[in-house]
Amino acid sequence: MTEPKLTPPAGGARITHAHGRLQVPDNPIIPFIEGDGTGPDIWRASVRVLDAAVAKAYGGKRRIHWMEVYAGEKSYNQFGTWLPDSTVEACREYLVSIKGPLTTPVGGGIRSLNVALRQMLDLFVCLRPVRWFKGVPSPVKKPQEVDMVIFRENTEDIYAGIEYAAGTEENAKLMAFLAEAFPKAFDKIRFGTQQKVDGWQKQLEAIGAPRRELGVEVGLGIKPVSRLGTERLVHSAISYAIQNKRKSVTLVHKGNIMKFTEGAFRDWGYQVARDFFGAVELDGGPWHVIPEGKPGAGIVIKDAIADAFLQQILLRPAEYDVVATLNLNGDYLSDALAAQVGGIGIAPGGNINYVTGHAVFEATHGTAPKYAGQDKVNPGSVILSGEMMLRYMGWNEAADAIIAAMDKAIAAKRVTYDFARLMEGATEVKCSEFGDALIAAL
Ligand SMILES: NC(=O)C1=CN([C@@H]2O[C@H](COP(=O)(O)OP(=O)(O)OC[C@H]3O[C@@H](n4cnc5c(N)ncnc54)[C@H](OP(=O)(O)O)[C@@H]3O)[C@@H](O)[C@H]2O)C=CC1
Ligand SMILES: O=C(O)CCC(=O)C(=O)O
Ligand SMILES: [Mg+2]
Repeated sequence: MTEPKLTPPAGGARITHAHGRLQVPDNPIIPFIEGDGTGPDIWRASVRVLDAAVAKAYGGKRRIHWMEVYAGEKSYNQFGTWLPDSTVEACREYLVSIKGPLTTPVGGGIRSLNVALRQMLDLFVCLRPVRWFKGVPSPVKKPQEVDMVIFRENTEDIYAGIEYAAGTEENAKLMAFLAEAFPKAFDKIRFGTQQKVDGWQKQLEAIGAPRRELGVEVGLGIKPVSRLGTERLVHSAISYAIQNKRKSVTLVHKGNIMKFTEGAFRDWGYQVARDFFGAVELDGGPWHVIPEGKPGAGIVIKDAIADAFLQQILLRPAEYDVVATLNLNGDYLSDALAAQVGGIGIAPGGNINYVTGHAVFEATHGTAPKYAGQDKVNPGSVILSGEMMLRYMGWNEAADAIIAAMDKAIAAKRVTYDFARLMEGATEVKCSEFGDALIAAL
């Protein structure tokens, strides 16, 4: 294993953070990770659009100095390490960075590098706005009613990675501990006893199924949800709602079943609304409202159980606005909502720590490996993640230019395969050509 040598680009300067604000020079150094699978195709198209938008908006007065940092397959192949320390350090030192998707194997293998970066930099908010661009094909009747901003808790929940595979020594230790310390609760893990396994074997034999070896095997995972994690996430969501004049914040949870994790998230969430924003119960609760005379007056803080919420956002999307939720719910919700506005080809995001200013922007989608190297997929998600990054830096003119160009390019119906296959009269263009179309539309 060798550590990649990173040479900061000459002429660039660091973004810093002081008094709760980013200080962005006109020549910021921004680290980027190309990403696995379709990542390189998408990045090649995206970086050209981002540079062109900045050039257009500031006529050469401002320019991003990109610095490649390594992670994922490219890093492993070149340096023998999946996530070099220098990458994490660069994201830490330069504060704002952007990345392509990174592969995570299912079952075994390495843990998610994406999740690792979020945890190492303590990027506690995963911010994923979901809005419709006119003309984008959608499976719902009124996609224009979908305008939500997901605040997904980004460091806890089952993504903490405290998991023990069935049959391992650690797993046996935890099972033994549970059996001793919590015998009643342990008894509920009914499939975790030899008696149950034997019973099932007998049933199979009775219907003539062949006998096979089957022991007690239970994978165990722990779902930590802290008050701190909830508080800083919900505080960020309500603050965003106030700053952006949104109507409501919905706490999405499965607290009826997971009472002390997801249920606590709801209760702590309402408490944040009361303690920090002066919210009061609405019609006897549990919903709250920020009363007259306080910043954000009229904003409703409500909650919804996750399963019902998934149907509500399809049937009555206009009733939902800012959404604050736990890590796993937020992961599911972001792809589901993205589908309502045209799919994950156009679903941006940012991982942010609003206290330190650290942020890593990235698309909602993954590596889409079957399209790797084909210059085919939609670069829209990474480009719009770049748009979020520019706005985060206060470079709003460049960000606005990207949004306007996106509207024009989609209206011209020259779009990548994902939109073209659903859009009448569209011409399918390559990933790079969609980038060209955006640059032309700037
Ligand atoms: N933050 C990250 O880095 C993330 C990484 N991942 C990782 O990515 C890998 C692959 O995950 P997978 O579950 O297949 O999910 P993906 O998001 O990679 O792809 C699923 C499907 O979504 C569509 N899609 C994805 N990206 C685009 C795009 N840019 N343009 C148009 N359509 C797109 C494609 O649909 P169709 O087949 O219909 O064309 C694709 O087959 C896994 O290892 C996973 O862990 C996943 C999510 C996030
Ligand atoms: O880390 C991964 O591989 C998947 C993460 C993911 O799906 C997400 O953050 O939306
Ligand atoms: Mg996901």
